[in-house]
Amino acid sequence: MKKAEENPCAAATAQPAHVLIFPSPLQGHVNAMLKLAELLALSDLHVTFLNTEHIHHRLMTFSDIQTRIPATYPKFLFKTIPDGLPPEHPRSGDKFIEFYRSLNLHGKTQLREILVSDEVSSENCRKPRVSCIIGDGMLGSLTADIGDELGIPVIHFRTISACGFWAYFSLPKLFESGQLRIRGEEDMDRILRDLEGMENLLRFRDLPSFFRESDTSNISSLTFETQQSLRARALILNTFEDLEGPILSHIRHRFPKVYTLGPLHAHFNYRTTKASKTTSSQQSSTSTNTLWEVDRNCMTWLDAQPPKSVLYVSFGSITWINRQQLLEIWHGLVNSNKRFLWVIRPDMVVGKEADGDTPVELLEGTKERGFMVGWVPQEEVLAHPAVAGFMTHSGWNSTLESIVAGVPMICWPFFADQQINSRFVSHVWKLGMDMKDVCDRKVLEKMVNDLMVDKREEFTKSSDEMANLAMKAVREGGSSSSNMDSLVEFIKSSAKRER
Ligand SMILES: O=c1ccn([C@@H]2O[C@H](COP(=O)(O)OP(=O)(O)O[C@H]3O[C@H](CO)[C@@H](O)[C@H](O)[C@H]3O)[C@@H](O)[C@H]2O)c(=O)[nH]1
Ligand SMILES: C[C@H]1CC[C@@H]2C(C(=O)O)=CO[C@@H](O)[C@@H]21
Repeated sequence: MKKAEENPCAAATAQPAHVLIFPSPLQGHVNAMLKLAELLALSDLHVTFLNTEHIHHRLMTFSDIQTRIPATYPKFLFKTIPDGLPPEHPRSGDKFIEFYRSLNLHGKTQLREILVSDEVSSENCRKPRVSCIIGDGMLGSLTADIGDELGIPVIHFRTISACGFWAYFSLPKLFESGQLRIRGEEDMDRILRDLEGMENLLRFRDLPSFFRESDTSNISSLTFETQQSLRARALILNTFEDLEGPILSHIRHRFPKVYTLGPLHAHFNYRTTKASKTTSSQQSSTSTNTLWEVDRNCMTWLDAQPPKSVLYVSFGSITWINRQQLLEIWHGLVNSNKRFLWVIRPDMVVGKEADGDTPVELLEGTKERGFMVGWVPQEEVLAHPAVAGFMTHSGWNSTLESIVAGVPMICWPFFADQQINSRFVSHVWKLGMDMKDVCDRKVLEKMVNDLMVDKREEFTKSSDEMANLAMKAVREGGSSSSNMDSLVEFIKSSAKRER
């Protein structure tokens, strides 16, 4: 590494701030981190967004960023690295551990080369070298190691909830001390008494699903990476103080600098709408960072439905279900006699009977009241006046989007942090109901009617209150808005420090 006196740029002028942002190659991570990247670019920072080649290709194919980003942010650069997997690898979410391992095997060398080559190019003073890295907390050790080696400040952005993060951080100690051991089904409803910050709230079944697995490789990797965030200069979480304040105070005892910036999609929409009013630039406030082709016919169908008459059903970008589960959910939706809009991703239904004969009553009920689709503009759907409820897998981005839209939820968590998110939605924030570990048409039929009829008023009240608190956080003077300004100042100050 050249010393400052040998590098004409360092000697000649103070380096402008340049942040490199590196998400895990998953829709839920790329979504949130690209929103952050654009918010930082809006603050006139140089931004490099580092994706895997596979994800970058899908993003360029199915989203509007190819035209929108260069036109809006002249200092924004996309860079890619291979994920190290064979071309034919499905790269589906269920195989996340394979690309997690591959990136940890190959990513460090590739990231180092990018950062060092930046150093070379910055000698020509063409663009500033990277002065700060914001890395996905799920790949925490990778960026922490590189930052230590090259003397670049690293911030971790963990794209899950604060309650999910705190569970991954604090639970291993309870397992190691023997206080926690899931011996069988009888343990699943045992309440955890003394989990700091979540006392007497969680049952075993509410813990992140990887704690249930006999093969501990997943949970070991994720708890290891969570610990690695202690090495970062700061931690970014996509949440807000009025939603997860109590848990955040526990996190801050161990992580002194936590930037809560969420809900990031609402923060992005608010600041870009404000910016477009002060400049001539046309900025789409619901820009799509999607990895699938969006079918907008659902919006035409929604326009034809009465207000607050539709249950929106979507299980995110990774969940997979078998045909039996598909039919059971389908019966529950049809038997509820409510209208429903259901996202069934092309790769969602798995198993040998993925395709089979569909009972005629389902076809008739769907023809009369339902609309099935491969992928939708979810933020727009949740904001549509016809939508009254959201059956979700409790992915964190979907949960935040439902909160901002003021739409109450039926939670049917699949894996990872979704289990704890659904417990907080139902038992702490009172924003919906938890259908965890149940796939039964009668249970679902009743929950749909509770959400949209019998308990509609109580859920509408709590959802509207939380939606207002979410927007208060991202407006000027709000906690997330102030934290974003502080983060920009930290990144700018990192450019002045010599490496
Ligand atoms: O038809 C659709 C369905 C979803 N989405 C969007 O896709 C994203 C999905 O993100 P999320 O709800 O967080 O679910 P996952 O894709 O499953 O996200 C993964 O990453 C999240 C953040 O780390 C975790 O909370 C989840 O458990 C994990 O599965 C959201 O922004 C949705 O708006 C669409 O745009 N159209
Ligand atoms: C595929 C999931 C395993 C856990 C990962 C995660 C995390 O940050 O721990 C969040 O959700 C998922 O995208 C990842």
